[in-house]
Amino acid sequence: MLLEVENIDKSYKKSFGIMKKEKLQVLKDVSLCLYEGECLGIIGESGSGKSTLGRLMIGVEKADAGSIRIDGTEINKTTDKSIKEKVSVVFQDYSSSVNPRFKIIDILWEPIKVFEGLSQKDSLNKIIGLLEKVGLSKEYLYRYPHQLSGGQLQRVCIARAIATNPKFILLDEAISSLDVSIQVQILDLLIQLKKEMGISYVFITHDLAAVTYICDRVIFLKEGKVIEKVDCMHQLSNVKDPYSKALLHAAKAMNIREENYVYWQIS
Ligand SMILES: Nc1ncnc2c1ncn2[C@@H]1O[C@H](COP(=O)(O)OP(=O)(O)OP(=O)(O)O)[C@@H](O)[C@H]1O
Repeated sequence: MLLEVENIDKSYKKSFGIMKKEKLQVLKDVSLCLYEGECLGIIGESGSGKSTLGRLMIGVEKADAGSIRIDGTEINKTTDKSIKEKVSVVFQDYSSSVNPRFKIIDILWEPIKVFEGLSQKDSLNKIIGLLEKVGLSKEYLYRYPHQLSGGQLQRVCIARAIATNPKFILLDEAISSLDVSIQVQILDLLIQLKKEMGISYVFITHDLAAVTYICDRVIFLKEGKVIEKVDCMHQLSNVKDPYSKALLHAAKAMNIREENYVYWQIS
């Protein structure tokens, strides 16, 4: 198993006035796993704890209780940096994810520094190869982020995420800021990369239609708790929890309005 999250609790300090301090429990006894080569969806409404869970999974924050293992190694108890190199992340806000003063070549140069001993020529070829993998030509190399469209810039962020050959990528609302037609293109790119490179994804979203397009399994999160797990997307219409049902109905309603969501697979 690639990623194992077991019985995670997480709370933040919540301040009231000057004296009184309380804790806001954001995640409660959350367990899940991610297998090699799969895409696991995590869906829930705003504030349900999705991004917090994502940050714990990639080791940028620590849980209060429970364990998170990548390839069997507990991420917060190891000093082995190579564990964290197995993980990459793509966020919703592509424009603040990159340094606006860096050209695309510099943005992609950063992550490949982990490959020691690469000549300048090999590095350049690697960067061009990364751009091609995400459907961009080398003409973008010397452009600045503001000279790219949102979809193109998100492609650069994906190129940066795959640069170190990670085992899994956390996609935190990675398509949410894009137009629906561009969302489909980015989802297609992610599906293609998953096949070609054998990468796994954790796909955090509030968009059930996107989940049906890309995910192999999905977990429903509500108020910091896992309330439902769907192990086969064909079973999605059989969800039991009222909250999962409500999300399903909302997504179906959106599907009727959005002709671009032709990939909708729920009966
Ligand atoms: N660093 C923090 N300090 C205090 N509270 C936090 C912190 N990070 C998140 N929270 C709180 O934890 C709760 C869950 O937030 P989180 O961002 O994980 O939810 P989410 O499901 O990803 O929401 P969204 O879809 O709106 O991004 C929210 O109430 C939020 O205000």
